[in-house]
Amino acid sequence: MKTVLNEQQLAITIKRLSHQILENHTNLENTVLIGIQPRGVFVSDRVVQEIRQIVPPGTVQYGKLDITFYRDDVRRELHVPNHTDISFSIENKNVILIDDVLYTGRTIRAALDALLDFGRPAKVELCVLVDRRFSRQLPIQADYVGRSIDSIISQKVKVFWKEKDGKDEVGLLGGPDGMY
Ligand SMILES: O=P(O)(O)OC[C@H]1O[C@H](OP(=O)(O)OP(=O)(O)O)[C@H](O)[C@@H]1O
Ligand SMILES: O=c1cc[nH]c(=O)[nH]1
Repeated sequence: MKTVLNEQQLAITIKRLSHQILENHTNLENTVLIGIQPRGVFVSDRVVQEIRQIVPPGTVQYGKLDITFYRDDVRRELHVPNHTDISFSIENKNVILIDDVLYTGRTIRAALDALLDFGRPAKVELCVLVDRRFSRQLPIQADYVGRSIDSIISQKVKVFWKEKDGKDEVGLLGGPDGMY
């Protein structure tokens, strides 16, 4: 496995993303942060933790969105659903969707669809830890990017989290002739 971000780089990247979000959303009153289940939530938990250290208590509106039933392959493949936890309306709000990896863009397409159940947002932005650029199958791009990488179809970005995997690291697996 080739390391894309080590523990220290991952921590700095999360901090930067959090600050970039705050830079564009100084008043969080009309902004909500939503992590995409399951793996985007590890990123959003850390981003929200970081932002909460900076802003007054009670100002961050944070939810978690499961996109399982909105996937375009829901009838073709078996998927285990997760929980959606959004206890507020997103009507006229600025929504910041947060995920770990942006690859084909299909997860985000599904998330945009799933979001509509909670209102009509004023604007939706996307924050991702890793952008596998040039891999998109839909016209979807991120507004906040931790690290952009070039990769090929046989590779996979794997994000490890201390609370789940015992370490913080982003790695790139696979490649030509078992390169990594
Ligand atoms: O841009 P996309 O091609 O949708 O890929 C990005 C998604 O893939 C991962 O989920 P998962 O491992 O569940 O991937 P899957 O959607 O390919 O099953 C990851 O956590 C992102 O949510
Ligand atoms: O490389 C990839 C592509 C999709 N999802 C991941 O988690 N990694």
